[in-house]
Amino acid sequence: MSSDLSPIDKAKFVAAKRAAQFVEDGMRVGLGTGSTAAWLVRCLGEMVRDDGLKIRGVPTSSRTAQLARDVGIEVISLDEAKWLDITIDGADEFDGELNLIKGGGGALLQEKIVATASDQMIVIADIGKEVEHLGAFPLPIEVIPFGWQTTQALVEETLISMDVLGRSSTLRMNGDRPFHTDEGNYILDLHLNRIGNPRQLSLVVNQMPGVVENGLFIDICDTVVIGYGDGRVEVRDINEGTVATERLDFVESDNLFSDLSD
Ligand SMILES: O=C(CO)[C@H](O)[C@H](O)COP(=O)(O)O
Repeated sequence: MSSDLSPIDKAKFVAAKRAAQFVEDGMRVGLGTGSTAAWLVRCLGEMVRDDGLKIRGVPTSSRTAQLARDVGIEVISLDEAKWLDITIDGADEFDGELNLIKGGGGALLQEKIVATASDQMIVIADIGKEVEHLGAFPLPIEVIPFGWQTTQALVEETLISMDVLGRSSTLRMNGDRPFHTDEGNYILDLHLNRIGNPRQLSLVVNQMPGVVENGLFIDICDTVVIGYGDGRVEVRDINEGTVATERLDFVESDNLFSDLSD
């Protein structure tokens, strides 16, 4: 490993490397999106190449699909897989009940569909993603472009009446154009107060016409693998509390670090 890698990148890497150990021969694996998930894909690619691991991956975005192919993972669609043994993905926030905010990378819709179609969802994250209450990270919601400003007004009006919206929502941009998801939709980022009842908020938001999905993942994640900048890794399971804290040692020469690109 390059020693000038930042502590956050080290934390992401060790979380991904540990989580890769959950993947077994023959599994159908949901592959998340984002910089942490990209480490996971690289780790799995290495296991496919060097250890002969046989897996089929279902990517949660076009970016991840490209990376998975590049590192030698067989890519299939969710409909080909039908059901997945495991999904491993990053998160923007997780709380003590392993509820999540996701969608910082704009892939929340495919991520939620894939995670929900899996026996097990494992989240990989650096310790900075742990929160007592969800909501400091803006909650992404995916909306269809048709009438998006009307949808935005409805969302804001509803959330203000619930005393959830801190300030206005913002349309995610890509330069001077709206950001488009893989499905061609837009993302609204909701700047919220502390989310008191994520389950209720998720249901309310998803009932509004024009909203396709929101970035709250409730009762979907089973396990979180938390990485620390000094190389420690903690595996936390929702049923058993903290089940293991272990240290994964860095290898200074680890060539996985040379192609950090996400
Ligand atoms: O939900 C996501 C993408 O839609 C990512 O998992 C989330 O944004 C975390 O990303 P990163 O690992 O880069 O911090």
